[in-house]
Amino acid sequence: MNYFNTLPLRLQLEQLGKCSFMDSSEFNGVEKLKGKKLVIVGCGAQGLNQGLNLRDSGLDVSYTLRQAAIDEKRQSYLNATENGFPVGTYEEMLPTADLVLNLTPDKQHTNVVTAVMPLMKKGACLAYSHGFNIVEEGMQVREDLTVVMVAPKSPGTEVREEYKRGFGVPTLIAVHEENDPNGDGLEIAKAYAAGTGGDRAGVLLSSFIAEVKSDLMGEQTILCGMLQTGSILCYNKMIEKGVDSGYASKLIQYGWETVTEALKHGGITNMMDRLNNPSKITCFEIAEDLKTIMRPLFNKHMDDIMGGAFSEGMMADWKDGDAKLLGWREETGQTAFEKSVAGDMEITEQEFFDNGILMVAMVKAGVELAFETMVAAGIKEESAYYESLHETPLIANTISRKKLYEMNKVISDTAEYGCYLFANACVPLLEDFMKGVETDIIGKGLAADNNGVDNMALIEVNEAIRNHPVEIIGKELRGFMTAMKSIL
Ligand SMILES: NC(=O)C1=CN([C@@H]2O[C@H](COP(=O)(O)OP(=O)(O)OC[C@H]3O[C@@H](n4cnc5c(N)ncnc54)[C@H](OP(=O)(O)O)[C@@H]3O)[C@@H](O)[C@H]2O)C=CC1
Ligand SMILES: CC[C@](O)(C(C)=O)C(=O)O
Ligand SMILES: [Mg+2]
Ligand SMILES: [Mg+2]
Repeated sequence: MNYFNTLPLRLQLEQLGKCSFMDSSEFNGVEKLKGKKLVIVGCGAQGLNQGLNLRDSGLDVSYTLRQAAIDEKRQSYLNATENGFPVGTYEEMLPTADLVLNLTPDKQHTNVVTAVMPLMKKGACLAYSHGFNIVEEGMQVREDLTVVMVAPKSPGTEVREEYKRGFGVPTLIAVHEENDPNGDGLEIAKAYAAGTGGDRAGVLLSSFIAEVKSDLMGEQTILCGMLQTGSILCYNKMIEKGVDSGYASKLIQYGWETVTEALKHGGITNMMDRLNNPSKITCFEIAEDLKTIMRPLFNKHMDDIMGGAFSEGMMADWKDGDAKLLGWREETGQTAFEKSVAGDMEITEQEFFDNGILMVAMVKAGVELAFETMVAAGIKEESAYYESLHETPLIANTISRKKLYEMNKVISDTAEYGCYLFANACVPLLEDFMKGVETDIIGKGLAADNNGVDNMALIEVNEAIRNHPVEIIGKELRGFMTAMKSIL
């Protein structure tokens, strides 16, 4: 049963609005978990990378996998054993565990938690990195068990890379209020977040509900769905207009990473400032048009996430053996962009901006719409920022590795399903808009013979960009992150 939908509106709003930025003085490293036995269920994208960080932070980490994964020496078994972790069956590992980290795919959570729970010792703690099972499926956990969430706002690969750089990724933590029998859930979640490096990048004390509703919205829209939509449409347009396919392929595959890198340093303002004045004004206007066209789709995704229609649809697909997910994955693999090969020509960093005005506009429109839609639904600006602007470059990095295949492989199955759902609606939605697109905004850039602009128009555009609420909260949060980095 959908737990969120069982709550009265007053509590729904209270939970959605839970979000406070924690000060680094509130953390005491991994002390609370020192000497405790941490057992991770599953060794995939999050499982492996979080486990490596937790062990490097001085904690006792081992893995439990389903019997078949051990017997068949599957990838998860190899991930754990080749990295020197103890691995065992549920019966061998769970009865002595103090903290069990459920890092299996969301669709398996009901099965996994049902199998794991009876083997857990009295008073132990069960942790998640995404609250879907609790919020959307209403999983009831044994009363003596504490239930917490530590949700990194990043793919597993970046969780590890940032830790190795001596830092971490922003993380949401929460305690399931119905399962905090010893009153120490928050201390456990804080120590777990510190063990992954999250406390060095910024931790939001949130709720299972706020995490689920914001995470689903971010991944379906700007983080994955929008980048997939943009990749398909921009590539097709360039080919239609006679741009060399190797150039088009390269502009897109590496373009998302290059233009969104600017977001990390100075948000949308900095990304737009990378364009010359006429390109910036053109880009701004395109983004405004895109926002008008796509706003109803963003609203639909938010409404379906809030009301439960999204999770109901996805769970029906789980029951149907992932028929839709697998079909969409196959279709994505057959798109012209995915089959294209990047050329070996050089594209300078600046050229990605100059010749990718439409891509910049799609990023701007997608980030702002996702942020605006989440905030309008009751999600706090800090969470909305992490789930829109902050994480976009981290996902864009995955496309530069192996295109959409890599992005959809690295993200969770839940995110992958939502990505296809959005892209399959957004590509046709933008069909008419794309008919009017020429190579000046994708592929070749504006003619450089006249760089003049109207002063007032430029001032208005700059003001609008800089005063968007995502820029205001973003500046504050990036300031915290820079301050933390300089302390280390
Ligand atoms: N992917 C990401 O970057 C992010 C994921 N999350 C969340 O983290 C959690 C884990 O996701 P993710 O890392 O993507 O998962 P993966 O798909 O990468 O890994 C799944 C692991 O679980 C194991 N597994 C699968 N089915 C079962 C089962 N029925 N019983 C036991 N083990 C099983 C797999 O091993 P095997 O099949 O070999 O048994 C594999 O080791 C999810 O809740 C997700 O929402 C949160 C933030 C980001
Ligand atoms: C953006 C997708 C994500 O939410 C993530 C990496 O944060 C996921 O579920 O994989
Ligand atoms: Mg996420
Ligand atoms: Mg997710």
